[in-house]
Amino acid sequence: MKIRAILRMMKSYRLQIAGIMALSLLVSAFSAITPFISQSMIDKGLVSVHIPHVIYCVVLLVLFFLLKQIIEYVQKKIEIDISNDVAKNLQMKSISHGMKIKSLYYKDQGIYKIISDAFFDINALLSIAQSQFLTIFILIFEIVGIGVGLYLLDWRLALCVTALIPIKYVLNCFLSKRAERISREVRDKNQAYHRWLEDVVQGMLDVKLWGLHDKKLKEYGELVTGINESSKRQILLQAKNNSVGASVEQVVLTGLYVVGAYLILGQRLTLGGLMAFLSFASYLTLPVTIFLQLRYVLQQIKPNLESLGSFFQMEEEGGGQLPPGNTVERIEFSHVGLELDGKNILQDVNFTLRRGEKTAIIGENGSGKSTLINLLLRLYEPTTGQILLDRVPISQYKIEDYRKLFGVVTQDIHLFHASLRDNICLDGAPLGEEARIPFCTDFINGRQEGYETQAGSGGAKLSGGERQKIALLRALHRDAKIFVLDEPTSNYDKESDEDFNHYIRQDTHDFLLVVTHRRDILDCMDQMIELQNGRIVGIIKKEGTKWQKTSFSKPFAQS
Ligand SMILES: Nc1ncnc2c1ncn2[C@@H]1O[C@H](COP(=O)(O)OP(=O)(O)OP(=O)(O)O)[C@@H](O)[C@H]1O
Repeated sequence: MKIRAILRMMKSYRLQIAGIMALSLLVSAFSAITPFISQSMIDKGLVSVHIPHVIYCVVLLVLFFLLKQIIEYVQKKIEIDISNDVAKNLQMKSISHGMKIKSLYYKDQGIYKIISDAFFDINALLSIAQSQFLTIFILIFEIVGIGVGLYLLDWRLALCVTALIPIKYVLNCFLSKRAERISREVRDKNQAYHRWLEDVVQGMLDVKLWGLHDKKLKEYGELVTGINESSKRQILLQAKNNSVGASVEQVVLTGLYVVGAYLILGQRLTLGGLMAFLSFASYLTLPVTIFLQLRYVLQQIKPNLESLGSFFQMEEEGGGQLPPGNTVERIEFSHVGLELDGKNILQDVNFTLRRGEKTAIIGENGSGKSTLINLLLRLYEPTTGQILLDRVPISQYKIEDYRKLFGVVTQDIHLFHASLRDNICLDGAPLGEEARIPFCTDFINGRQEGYETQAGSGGAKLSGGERQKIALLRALHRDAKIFVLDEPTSNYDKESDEDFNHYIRQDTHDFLLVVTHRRDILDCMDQMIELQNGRIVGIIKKEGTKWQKTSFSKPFAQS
């Protein structure tokens, strides 16, 4: 993400920004004449003891001041609205992108960490930018107004103040480099913290079971201390930047008394002129201070912009635009291979499924069964070969519509923190035929709150088997063409298992794909695809009641 991208985002607020500018112009006009009123009050009022003139000037100054306050209040209000909107847009964009990026990124870093990092960067960006960017827009006009006034009042004094610019610039160059380095450190430490938090929150049960409380607490303490130390250095550097800048400025501004005294002696300046100049002189250095501050800020947010940029560069899923047809006749894996982390997970996988077929995918642990399903669901993309649905590569279908073809029970089931009903009817439609499957619904009807029972965080209030039953109901609730079940009954009791097998025998989905280690389910299938080390070692079809191996070399024991 570049600073230009943020400015582009501001484009939609051009009306409000124009409003801020217009109000600022007014402030600037007031500001330009303020030094002259002060000068007039001192020279014509105070020095000549002309009270009515003093009162007149005071009334004018108070009036201008009040008007400026009102304008600044309105500006502040617009400013808050804009920055809140920008923050919300950026966060919505991040969440949306986080939900669309390819699942491989999740496997690598963990989605909680990815999103938390993005939010951290946005917050860092906004907390610094919010207080600086719009303020600068607002101040510019006022500063220009006062600057013009001061140059008109006395250009020699104004030139002395201008000498501050190169000094401040050199100082700023030195400090902003360090600011970037420390900001990078703060970002990296926060990312390590998010990774740790995701890991420990997900493994909280193991922390308890393996007595890891003290170890994890120590790790947490070290991480937080690291973050605090870097943040402290960041804040102190900012303070150093401010106070060194202010000190240099103070020395020059105090020196103006000496220059002013010489000018008064030579009758080239009045006392009122000097007093008025001194009371507004700091405004003259303000543009430089602010622009150098902005430079410092940009340097400081560079690491956040960089990592936010990398986040938004993460590839999103999708691509294709074709709508799938109303029926699916054929699914084909053609020389499909997948390499992850330099390892061949699947190699040269070839098979074709036809409408009406019930297929089991079998094989030992780690042989690639779930990966094969993930490829079909487009959670991964093949490194070689392609998967075709009715002879069209699946990547050409619009991903949202393509996924609607599937009813899926995954191996690791996640239920949302909602009622059982809401977890089954994810599309918001009422319960349908699936509510009439006793082996799945009996336990729900047995509960006092029935379908309104809360699932708890991730489904923690349900047993493993109950979670699998809700997941099955959820998959059945969708009017899917392809029914994919990855170890759907691993936690079922014997009776539920038999009921499931009976139910599956009558299943009417166009395609049924079951990943399983259970032999008894195989009886309900038309064919089996056996994987070993990422390769198909057998496709075994049922002929009558016998299994007939149709390809490949490895012998398969008949069930
Ligand atoms: N994101 C990944 N990065 C690297 N390797 C991976 C990734 N996902 C899976 N693997 C590896 O791919 C192999 C196949 O995994 P997969 O989950 O498909 O096996 P499986 O046949 O379903 O096993 P199981 O019967 O234990 O469920 C495993 O060796 C696993 O370590």
